[in-house]
Amino acid sequence: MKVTIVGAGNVGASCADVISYRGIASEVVLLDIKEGFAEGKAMDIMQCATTTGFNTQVSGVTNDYSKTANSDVVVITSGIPRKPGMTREELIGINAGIVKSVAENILKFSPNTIIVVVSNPMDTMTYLTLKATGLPKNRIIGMGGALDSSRFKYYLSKALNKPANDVQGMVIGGHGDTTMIPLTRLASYNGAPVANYLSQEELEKVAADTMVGGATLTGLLGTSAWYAPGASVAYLVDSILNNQNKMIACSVLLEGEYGQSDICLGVPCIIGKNGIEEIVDVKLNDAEKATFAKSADAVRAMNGDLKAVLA
Ligand SMILES: NC(=O)C1=CN([C@@H]2O[C@H](COP(=O)(O)OP(=O)(O)OC[C@H]3O[C@@H](n4cnc5c(N)ncnc54)[C@H](O)[C@@H]3O)[C@@H](O)[C@H]2O)C=CC1
Ligand SMILES: O=C([O-])CC(=O)C(=O)O
Repeated sequence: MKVTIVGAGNVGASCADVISYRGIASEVVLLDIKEGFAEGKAMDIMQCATTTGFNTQVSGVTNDYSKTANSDVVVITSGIPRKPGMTREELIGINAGIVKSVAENILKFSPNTIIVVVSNPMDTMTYLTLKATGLPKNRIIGMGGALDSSRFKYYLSKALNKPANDVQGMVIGGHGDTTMIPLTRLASYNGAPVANYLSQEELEKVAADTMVGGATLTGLLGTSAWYAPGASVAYLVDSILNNQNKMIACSVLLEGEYGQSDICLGVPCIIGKNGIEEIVDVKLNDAEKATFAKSADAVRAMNGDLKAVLA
């Protein structure tokens, strides 16, 4: 199976590293516009093959889309990341043009591929990719919920003082500092509601920390995070290529689900060989439904800024 990653920067290269290390695909192509950059990242990763023991073939190219031909999955990680103090939404001006041209180039050589959109603002970039390519909704998947959910479980595990892998939880809604919806009511410690162990105040702090998880890391690192984002993309790609049918929160075109239409927003999805196999209804309560509607309003307003690039 072949995966192309467009944008060999922090997130793209980290994703290639996890995909090869875990043997998720037989071939990974990294593509970047910076001369020699993707080639260098690919060579560095390939020099781990004998010490970490993988057989994936990783190669790098400078803007040569012919080398990406017949990819089963293409990941878009090209574009600028935010700096401390910025929101993801502020990246739209530069990233919209990049994402649109990348999506068009990809399809020239991989007309049947599934596209995973990572560049920010991710929900709006997913919507843009869908509109610009006209692909069916199952083949355009926005990655954000997998990462936000892993951060949610991290903060829950710290509050519970229990291992993260014993914690279940999901974040839906927009992939933004104010639009994310950590579903604390449905989170559990090995099946028991986390509210059995954490106070309302503690749960609210976990949710608040999760929502600004990306901003916290951006403040610490000077640019946005890459290890967990790269691993989250690899987790999603694994479920597609190996038809695992995992339930993962992803940004997908909604057509009435969760009371929304004509918008890409994070909801629980079954992810398999066709991409989005199914959207799962987790039965939100009235308060969660109202929060989801507010999140949708904010993302829809941002999508309005795509008029020029989609014209
Ligand atoms: N959805 C999510 O959960 C996450 C999204 N992101 C987003 O992913 C994007 C990438 O982040 P980083 O890897 O940290 O940035 P980075 O700056 O390390 O890498 C971006 C790469 O894209 C390349 N690039 C720019 N224009 C291109 C084009 N037209 N064609 C091919 N390559 C091009 C650049 O040369 C650079 O190497 C950002 O927009 C960031 O906000 C980052 C983390 C998580
Ligand atoms: O915070 C950012 O800008 C990058 C991102 O989406 C994340 O790490 O969640």
